[in-house]
Amino acid sequence: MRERRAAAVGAVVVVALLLAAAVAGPAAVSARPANEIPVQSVAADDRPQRPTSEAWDTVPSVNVPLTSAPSGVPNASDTSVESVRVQSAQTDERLYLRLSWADGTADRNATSPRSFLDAAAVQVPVNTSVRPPISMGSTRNLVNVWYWSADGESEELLAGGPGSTTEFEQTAVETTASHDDGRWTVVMSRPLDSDAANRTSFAVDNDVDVAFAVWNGSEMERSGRKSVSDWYHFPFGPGPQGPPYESILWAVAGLAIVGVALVTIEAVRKN
Ligand code: HEM
Repeated sequence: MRERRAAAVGAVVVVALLLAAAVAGPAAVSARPANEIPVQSVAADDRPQRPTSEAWDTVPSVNVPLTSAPSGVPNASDTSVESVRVQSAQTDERLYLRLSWADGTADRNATSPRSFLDAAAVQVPVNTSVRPPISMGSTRNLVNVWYWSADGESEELLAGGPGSTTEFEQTAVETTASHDDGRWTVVMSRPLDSDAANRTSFAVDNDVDVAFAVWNGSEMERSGRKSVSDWYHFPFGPGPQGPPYESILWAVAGLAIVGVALVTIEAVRKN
């Protein structure tokens, strides 16, 4: 008799622990996976191309740390921008990226050979199923680079490692920038789909890697002397993507655990 009661108490403790795990689970799992840039749907009518558009107010932002690119050019390790705030949104047609970083001076003109422009760039792999080297891809694994300079120019480049950069004949990337209160805010966008050779398509069902670079012109930053991020990714792949889906899964798992435990307790009691 005493043994049976001990077994029943044991079973109740196990149930309580499992229930606690089922309740704590969703909170642990719904935290954003590392290095993810969430992509939120927005209405084209809200004009996300404008850096100050209200469309951006509800889009989650990720603070992306930057470090000096180990490019080997003179003073490569001497860079000034330490982080960039990144948001991403999509309409049915286009993917948008909004980058915002602190820079007290807007360097919009390179008037002498010793003056340089502020700039920013976004890098994505051509083949989105394989992660290329962060240093602008490799010959076997090319990257697209969207390159905005503060004189208003916006280029779309193809690179297979440092020194291999070529320009697409026609750029598909649009960039709009504003400088306010010591910060640049830049929105770059491009159609999601692409059937042009070597132009990344975002109409895929796998995660897509993305990396960022920023140059501060008044600190002599240009070319290989720049602040760069690690690889991040857009979560376009399958799998649990957010709390509602995960909560349902955890609730089902919790109920199943309780059911099994109750049946076990009943069996122990009958014995
Ligand atoms: C972290 C490792 C990286 C290394 C070692 C590196 C190295 C270099 C070097 C040596 C150059 C000068 C030669 C050239 O024009 O190709 C360069 C230029 C450039 N890099 Fe990178 N890079 C890195 C990451 C990135 C990233 C992540 C991006 C974009 C998000 C990027 C975008 C660019 C652009 C747009 C230029 C041309 C700038 C100009 O014309 O002045 N790089 N890089």
